[in-house]
Amino acid sequence: MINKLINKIKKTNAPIVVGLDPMLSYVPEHIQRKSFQEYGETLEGAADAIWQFNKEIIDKIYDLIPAVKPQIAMYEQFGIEGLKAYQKTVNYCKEKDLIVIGDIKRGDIGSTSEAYAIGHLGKVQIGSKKISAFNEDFVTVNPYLGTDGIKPFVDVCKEEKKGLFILVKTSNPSSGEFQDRLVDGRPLYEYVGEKVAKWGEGHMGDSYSYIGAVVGATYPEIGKELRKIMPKAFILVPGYGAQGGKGADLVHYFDDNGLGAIVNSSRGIIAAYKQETYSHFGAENFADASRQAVIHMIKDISNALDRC
Ligand SMILES: O=C(O)c1cc(=O)[nH]c(=O)n1[C@@H]1O[C@H](COP(=O)(O)O)[C@@H](O)[C@H]1O
Repeated sequence: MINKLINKIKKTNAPIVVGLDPMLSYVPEHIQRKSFQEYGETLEGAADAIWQFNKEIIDKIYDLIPAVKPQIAMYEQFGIEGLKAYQKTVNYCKEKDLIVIGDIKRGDIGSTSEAYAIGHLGKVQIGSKKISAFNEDFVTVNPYLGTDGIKPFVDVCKEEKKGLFILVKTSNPSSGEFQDRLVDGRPLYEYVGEKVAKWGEGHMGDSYSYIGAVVGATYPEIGKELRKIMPKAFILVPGYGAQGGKGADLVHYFDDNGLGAIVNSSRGIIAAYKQETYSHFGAENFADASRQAVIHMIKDISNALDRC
């Protein structure tokens, strides 16, 4: 899957991933109204509204991008109905030949991680059959529990030819509380980065490992260091747009060929019509605003990469 991701990035010339994080407040009135008419103001109504919203955006942007990253929390808030909308979104994106990065941020003791890995990336044994459940291509994983919490994910990835993005340095304001703590004089994220590089050895695609890392766009100097520490880890870079990251900050996350990283924007794309720059599209044409925001993001990152 890592080779497919890289090939799709080359083909689209777009090292970007669109985050499908649909808060109900981003869904235009006319879509909410229609879903509520059909299902009432219920969890089912909300789940239908976010699904219709996603579908229209995907239809408008799928030809421009290699990948999407649905954030499962945005669906889970609507319970089982929300999870059904998550599943529909994953399936629909795969039909459109998009790579799906399930942003699930799991990680537990070994036996529990194994169940997460099977449910999201692998196949669950049911009697004589093996059946895929969520079936994303990549998932995000939290490494706090150490090697035995990660290994089941790596094993399933190997078997299924899928991949991981392991949190190394996150984009949020408090990420330094633990991640920047000095351990024997070096920040903790460096140890995690070294470990990700080690976990990725022996799990190589053609040029990058399918055991990748998450490094936030909001700490570019740290991104530069971590690129050196994990030369073969593909890096997922969230924090662009709504959290302040810009193309010019991100060049050092990439290798000399402009590969090795993929930058995520969620609110900046899916709620583009609410921003001043794209407000002329109006709520009815929200997906056109998203398409324009994608084009703008691709240009911003390409220009930054061309300059160096
Ligand atoms: O793993 C992630 O994707 C992630 C890691 C991180 O360090 N920071 C971060 O923002 N994310 C996710 O990336 C998305 C960012 O959303 P926007 O800020 O709207 O672009 C959310 O789904 C976050 O959960």
